[in-house]
Amino acid sequence: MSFLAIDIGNTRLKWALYAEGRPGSTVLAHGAQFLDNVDQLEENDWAQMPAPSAVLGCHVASEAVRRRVEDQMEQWDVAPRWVVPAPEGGGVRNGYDHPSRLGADRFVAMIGARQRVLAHYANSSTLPPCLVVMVGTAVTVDALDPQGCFLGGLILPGHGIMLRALEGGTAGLHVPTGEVREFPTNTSDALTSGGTYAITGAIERMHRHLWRRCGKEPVTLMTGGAGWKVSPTLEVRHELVDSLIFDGLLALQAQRG
Ligand SMILES: Nc1ncnc2c1ncn2[C@@H]1O[C@H](COP(=O)(O)OP(=O)(O)O)[C@@H](O)[C@H]1O
Ligand SMILES: CC(C)(COP(=O)(O)O)[C@@H](O)C(=O)NCCC(=O)O
Ligand SMILES: [K+]
Repeated sequence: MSFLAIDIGNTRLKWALYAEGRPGSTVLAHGAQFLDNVDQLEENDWAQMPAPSAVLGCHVASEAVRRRVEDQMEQWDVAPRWVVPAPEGGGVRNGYDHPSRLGADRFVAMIGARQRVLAHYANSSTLPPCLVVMVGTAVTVDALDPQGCFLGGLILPGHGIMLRALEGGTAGLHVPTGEVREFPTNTSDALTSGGTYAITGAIERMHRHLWRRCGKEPVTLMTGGAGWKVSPTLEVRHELVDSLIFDGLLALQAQRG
């Protein structure tokens, strides 16, 4: 009955093996690999793993990476399935102009977030809107209204991309990582603070948009490999939920079964 959930981003593949494909299921094993290392999954991470009975994933990297990952699963007699964002799924209505062009990771994270809001507010008469923030290679800030409609979202560069862009486009910005400061007085701190506040500023802005639109304070859920870096300077109430994408994949898998 085991279920393998996979999230392939532009930097890393994250995976988690669950006892069953339904929300709340026990995690049996989990891990993450940089995309450069996905060809070793079979001999490393997954060497001792019993064959899962189902595999569901979301991927936003290239088709080539997806095929390399599928090659690593040939040892098992299971056909992996990949989420394609639909106009509706897992309790979320996808309001994108072209629903299938929404990043599968964003769709799935919103489904995970929606399920969380539904569970948490099961006994209240009104649900809050929800802001879903993912801080990975890129940063996405997606707005869900109280009915579970995806209203729209932001995409901006993550820390690494911002720094590389500045390093590549200037002569004098090759410096070590600095600290986040309100008034940076050296280049390292100025770059680190600039990147961090660009991200938190965008999140706080979208938080304001959503609050104004729905007339109620949004529940803000943050996930992604670099969420912990952004969390301390984010000036809106929020919760770090590492498993948001896996929660969404579990909900979709349960709906199928
Ligand atoms: N072990 C780590 N130490 C420091 N930063 C990390 C680590 N792992 C991930 N990160 C940060 O998280 C980002 C990748 O997060 P992730 O959620 O895996 O991205 P993606 O989903 O785009 O592949 C990196 O760009 C980096 O900033
Ligand atoms: C925005 C993203 C690049 C984020 O990727 P990530 O940081 O998770 O690697 C990805 O969700 C994507 O390629 N989206 C497709 C375009 C869109 O969502 O509009
Ligand atoms: K991601």
